[in-house]
Amino acid sequence: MVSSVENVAGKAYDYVVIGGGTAGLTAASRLVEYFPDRSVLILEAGESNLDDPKILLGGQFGSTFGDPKYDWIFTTKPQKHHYDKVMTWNRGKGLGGSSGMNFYVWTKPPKESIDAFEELGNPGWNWKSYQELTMRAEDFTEATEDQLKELVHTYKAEYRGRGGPIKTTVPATAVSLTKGFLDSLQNMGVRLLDDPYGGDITGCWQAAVSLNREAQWTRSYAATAYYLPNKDKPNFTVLTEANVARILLDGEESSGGVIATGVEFTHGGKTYSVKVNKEVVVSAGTIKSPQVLELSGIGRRDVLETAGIPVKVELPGVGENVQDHTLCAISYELDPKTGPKTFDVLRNPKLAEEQAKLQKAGADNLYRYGISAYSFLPIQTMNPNGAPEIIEGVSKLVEEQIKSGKLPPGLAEQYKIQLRTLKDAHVPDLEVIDVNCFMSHRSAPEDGKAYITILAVLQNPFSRGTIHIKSKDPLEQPDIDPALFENPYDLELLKESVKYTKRMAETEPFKSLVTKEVDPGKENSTDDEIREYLRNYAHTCWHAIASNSMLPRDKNGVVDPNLKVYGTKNVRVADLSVLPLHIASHTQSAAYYVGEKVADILKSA
Ligand SMILES: Cc1cc2nc3c(=O)[nH]c(=O)nc-3n(C[C@H](O)[C@H](O)[C@H](O)COP(=O)(O)OP(=O)(O)OC[C@H]3O[C@@H](n4cnc5c(N)ncnc54)[C@H](O)[C@@H]3O)c2cc1C
Repeated sequence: MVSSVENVAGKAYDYVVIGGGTAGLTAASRLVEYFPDRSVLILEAGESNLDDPKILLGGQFGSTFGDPKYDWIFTTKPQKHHYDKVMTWNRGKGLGGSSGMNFYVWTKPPKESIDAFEELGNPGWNWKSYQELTMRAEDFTEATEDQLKELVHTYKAEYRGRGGPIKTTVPATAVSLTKGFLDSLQNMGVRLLDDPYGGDITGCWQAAVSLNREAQWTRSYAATAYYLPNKDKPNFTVLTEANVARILLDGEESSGGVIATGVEFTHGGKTYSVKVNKEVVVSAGTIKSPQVLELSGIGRRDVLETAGIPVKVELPGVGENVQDHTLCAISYELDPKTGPKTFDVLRNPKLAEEQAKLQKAGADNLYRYGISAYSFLPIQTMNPNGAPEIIEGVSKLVEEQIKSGKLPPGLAEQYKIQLRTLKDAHVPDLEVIDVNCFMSHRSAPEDGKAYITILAVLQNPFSRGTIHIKSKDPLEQPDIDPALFENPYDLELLKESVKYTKRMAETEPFKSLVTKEVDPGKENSTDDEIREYLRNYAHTCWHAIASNSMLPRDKNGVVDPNLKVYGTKNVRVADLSVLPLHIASHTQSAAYYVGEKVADILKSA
């Protein structure tokens, strides 16, 4: 249960998990279950935020953004290819981490994305294990009879988990819009998949969401699914508002690895520590996990020395290789005659109150709706004529970079896989999502109007960013440099998905649903105009990974395939920072995968 600092400070725990977010709560809860005789402590920087309607009720996308109770509100360094603008990177703070603020979309990547981890030197990290562990995490409930009358939803039982902690289901949607989007894609020749959870996602399809139908369709996330059922177990302790400053390390790397003896944290302005008997698991997320390692003396020598931190383990890969999904929102005003209610209604406090009353009464309402229609496509489908030139351009640039020998260690191997993916006309490079409300980043929505936004998202970026500490102060946010569009082909590829979306919007039945393209607008339709629009308004999709990549040490790896930090005896990292190469998917299922996986690794250690 959530404890007090007086009960925790100075004590010893078998496992100390840093960060009670998506992967951290998953790992800790499984350890509690697997080892009833061993004590597990979570130190979470945020509040517990349990039973909070801002988290539990769906449909309120972005409502916790900018509020420090829920959001770290990270900002990036000014981005050269974004007119020196800084970007805001929202991230969940509090129990559940980003699973408590995300858009509860439940998707899985194509098989190829995950098998690439194994190919990069990580035995056992493959599609088979992803499928096994994410199905272990999941408890899927089918669409209701009423839903099926309005919109046929197909699925294959063998791809859906049953009995796991995370409840997933088919969300209610504005049917005419969801159907309009999927039908227009099919009219453009895109195949409709029966089920996108078996490792093949190329085509268009309906996805599930992580809502709990049995609990009034409220959010099912790491806190409700993993923490609450285990909270009263005697071997489980959680301390919130505990910002970890560093891992206390003893010994030398040369004598078989440094050893974690404790963890130091701040709480209420004071500094405390706990002792660790067995292992420390760092699960503070892609942005904060490299910070915790660097503050502990693990990382790039120049970064540590500049901050005045003695080097315990020199690991040049910490905070490097950062990859994010970048999106462009294409928004349309809806014809009032088409009439479906969109999430825009929730912007109006009076109408939102009406929806809240329906929710309390257990009736159909927008707080139980979700985003459910997607398409993941290769560049060859999005632009059959232009694809060869783009592929040739990227190949030439990347092959020159490889030949120059100037790439950081390990990147050439990643690029070779990325080029293979790009050349493969079956594996997706880009995603388009139907979101039934206003969500673009140039204009503001008008009161009383309804919108549909298509998010076009780049899946396999070539640019690589960095995340490093600015100082030894654990409360100072690290420097985040996503290196947006540093590789110009990231912009080219994203541009193609914007053009494709615009063409889709000119195809029936979508065409008859909308009255006006708001953003980027018809005035931004040529290649140059779209490029310029992207340089101004491209946005993060909140999916950054790889700042502590799981790769061989000489390839800038930070953790080995057992998630152990090189040069240490008992420090592991388990969150999205370990994924070495980006996946074509939203990322929460990957975070549950990593959390389940580290618990399995420790079980068999
Ligand atoms: C706005 C948004 C929308 C998203 N939408 C979707 C979606 O719809 N579907 C999907 O699949 N994915 C989505 N994602 C992505 C997905 O939710 C995340 O990738 C995933 O939850 C990350 O899990 P994690 O365990 O790596 O990190 P997190 O869940 O972020 O956990 C990190 C935890 O560590 C804590 N912490 C950090 N530093 C410290 C410290 N020094 N001491 C103690 N604790 C610390 C944090 O407070 C947090 O609780 C979204 C993400 C965001 C931000």
